[in-house]
Amino acid sequence: MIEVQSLNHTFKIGKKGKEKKIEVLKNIDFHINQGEIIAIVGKSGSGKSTLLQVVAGFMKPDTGSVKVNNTEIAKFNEKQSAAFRLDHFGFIFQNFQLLPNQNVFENVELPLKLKGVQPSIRKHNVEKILEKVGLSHVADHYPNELSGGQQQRVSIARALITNPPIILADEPTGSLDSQTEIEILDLIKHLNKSANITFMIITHDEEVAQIAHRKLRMHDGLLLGDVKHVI
Ligand SMILES: Nc1ncnc2c1ncn2[C@@H]1O[C@H](COP(=O)(O)OP(=O)(O)OP(=O)(O)O)[C@@H](O)[C@H]1O
Repeated sequence: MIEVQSLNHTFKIGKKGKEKKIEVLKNIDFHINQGEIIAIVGKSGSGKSTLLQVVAGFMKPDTGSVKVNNTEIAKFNEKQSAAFRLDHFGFIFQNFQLLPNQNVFENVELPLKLKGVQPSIRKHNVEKILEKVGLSHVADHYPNELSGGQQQRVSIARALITNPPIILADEPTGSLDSQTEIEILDLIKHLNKSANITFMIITHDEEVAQIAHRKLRMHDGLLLGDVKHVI
């Protein structure tokens, strides 16, 4: 489903002429099968978020290949990447990234608007997904009126609304207390089992990594180990 080969990325920092190069991704190879939950673990600064940004097409690698369902996406231009993302990826972030001036319904509806889906179909699909994540009763609330767990459920609903086969998650429970973390991880496991959604989860939390079928460890730009793990 996702096949990453020989991926390299370097950031240049500092003034022109005196630039310092930081090699953040060093010859990364890995694959993710359909229906898998993969955790990318590793210390802060090891390159996990950069890897997710490159897989999502937000950032272009210096060299290497990223294939999703056999389509090479690493060399897409911005417009192609954005269109591909809408059809293939949903995103969950640590800080939820909800629009503060839009209510729950409108936040979840947004990706469908971007895809040009008709209003009546949008309404039907948003209502269905809000029911699925247990948020129908707060559809007209604004993000600041919700708990952290509820806000993360809204962002999960927004990630799911376009029916993507893959969800990319960057520290999805990083802002949540331990009880809410368990609820969100249960929801992720349920979505994986019931809808066969593939998850790539970036985390430095071993609890989160426990729900993964495989753990890949990043260390200083290198991807180490491929630890088999059964849920
Ligand atoms: N836009 C950027 N410009 C320059 N350097 C960057 C940029 N983004 C990240 N870096 C550097 O790349 C390295 C890897 O960062 P990255 O955010 O990918 O690590 P991470 O493993 O996700 O860390 P964390 O767990 O803290 O989020 C760090 O040294 C970071 O300072």
